[in-house]
Amino acid sequence: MASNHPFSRPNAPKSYTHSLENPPNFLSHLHTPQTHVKTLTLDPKLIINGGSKLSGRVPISGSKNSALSVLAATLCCSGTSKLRNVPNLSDIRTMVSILGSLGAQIDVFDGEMLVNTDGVRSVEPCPDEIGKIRGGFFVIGPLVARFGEAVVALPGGCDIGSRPIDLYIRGLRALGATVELRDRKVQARVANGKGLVGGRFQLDYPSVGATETLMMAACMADGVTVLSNVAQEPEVIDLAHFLMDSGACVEGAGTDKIFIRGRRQLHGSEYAIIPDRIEAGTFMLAAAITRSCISISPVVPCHLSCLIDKLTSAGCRIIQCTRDTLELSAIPANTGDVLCGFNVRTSPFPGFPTDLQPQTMALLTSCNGLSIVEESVFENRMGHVRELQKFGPRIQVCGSTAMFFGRKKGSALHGSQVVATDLRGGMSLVLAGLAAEGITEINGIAHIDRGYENLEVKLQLLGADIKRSIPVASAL
Ligand SMILES: CC(=O)N[C@H]1[C@@H](OP(=O)(O)OP(=O)(O)OC[C@H]2O[C@@H](n3ccc(=O)[nH]c3=O)[C@H](O)[C@@H]2O)O[C@H](CO)[C@@H](O)[C@@H]1O
Ligand SMILES: C=C(OP(=O)(O)O)C(=O)O
Repeated sequence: MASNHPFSRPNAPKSYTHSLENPPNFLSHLHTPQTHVKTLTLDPKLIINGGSKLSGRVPISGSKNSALSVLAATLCCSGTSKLRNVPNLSDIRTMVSILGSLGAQIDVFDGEMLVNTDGVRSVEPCPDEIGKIRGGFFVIGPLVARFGEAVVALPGGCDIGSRPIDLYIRGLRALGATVELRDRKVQARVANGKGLVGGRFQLDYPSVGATETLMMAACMADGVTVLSNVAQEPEVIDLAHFLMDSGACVEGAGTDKIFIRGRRQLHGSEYAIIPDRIEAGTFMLAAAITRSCISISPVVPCHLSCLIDKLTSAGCRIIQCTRDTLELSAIPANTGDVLCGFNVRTSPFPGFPTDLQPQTMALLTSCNGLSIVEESVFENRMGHVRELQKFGPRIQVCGSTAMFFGRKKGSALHGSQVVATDLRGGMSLVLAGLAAEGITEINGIAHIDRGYENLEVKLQLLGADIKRSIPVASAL
């Protein structure tokens, strides 16, 4: 893993072509305060009155990370791509805005997103939008493959490490592009005037984003590309399925080596995004920390094997597991309220997902015995611990390792005022708040909105006492 690389960064039908003046914000009314006076909206908060048991079934949205890469991949396709199960999240709206800034036409109708990139002429997506999320940078692959040129600003995303882009750069060079960094923008060009050519590239680390970006580029390169030591995440497989449905020839997705035979252009197709395994896992952890029983659907159970193993080792029970449903009970079978601590080391799929690490930490604050969590994917993904400590548990951090000393008899988490500093870290505070005694107030929830669709509505459905408070001050 390179860290000091020069590329490191310190239901009404709607139809519109997105532009920066007309930013997409489908279903934005969900979060808009209804008021008739001129007002100034302050930052919203989540207010949780903890201690409620959860029960019932929660619907799981489409995967944020899959949807981001599939949206980028529509740049490889002529005609219209019809996407189902795209979650309504701020990250997705940013991605739609990025495609819109290139000239794509995006329509949202009845839960489906229709994307047509035939009118794309620009090779430089809006830098401000690219700087908001990680997935926006993935467009560099299809853009340089299709137009022979791309100018893409350095990406944003959660602040959880240096998150370099050296693998993207070296991979694109292996396919024949000249790539350099100028004015904090990555400029990729194909000098031969013909386009990218298939090649071989071995990733130093199985980066999800680099794997996906290079897959898209290789699909439109001339000849065969072999990518090795690639990421094996379900989202990589989902992208491969979309690309194949659109006419690409991809083999090996889900293993450590992917073979791609390039084509000049792919065609539009109809595709449903997989359920979000991180959202699903988060709800399982919510059931566990509140010692409740809930059912989640749709879900692909094998995407969550690692978490299921840990939760069952802690004392939770899987009551039902079908092709698309999981029911988890953390209701104590005997007397007492005992879940046992466990150790976690995050790693690339099929290992324990780093995107569930902070939420798992929240659960461990309520378990008995010593637990150790080691973060091995991102070097700075412990920022939430300081906020979690405000709920009262004993947690000690040393580098990328955190130790939980177990819950003392009779001690419980107590509600607190906390601030979310990144997406999953923010969600760990929601879980702690659900289990804590008293009121928890969470600020900085824009981070959480990046990845959880209708969060408080879904939790309310399960019986949680949670609300979004949108302070409104009169600007008169
Ligand atoms: C939008 C999206 O899909 N985000 C996911 C994606 O992020 P993302 O694709 O950014 O994560 P990567 O798999 O690339 O990162 C994993 C590790 O590889 C390193 N690295 C990455 C690229 C590179 O060129 N050089 C390099 O050294 C990173 O610093 C990190 O330490 O996968 C992560 C790991 O599962 C998830 O946490 C993110 O939710
Ligand atoms: C780290 C995450 O997202 P991103 O890569 O978009 O920052 C995440 O989803 O937890």
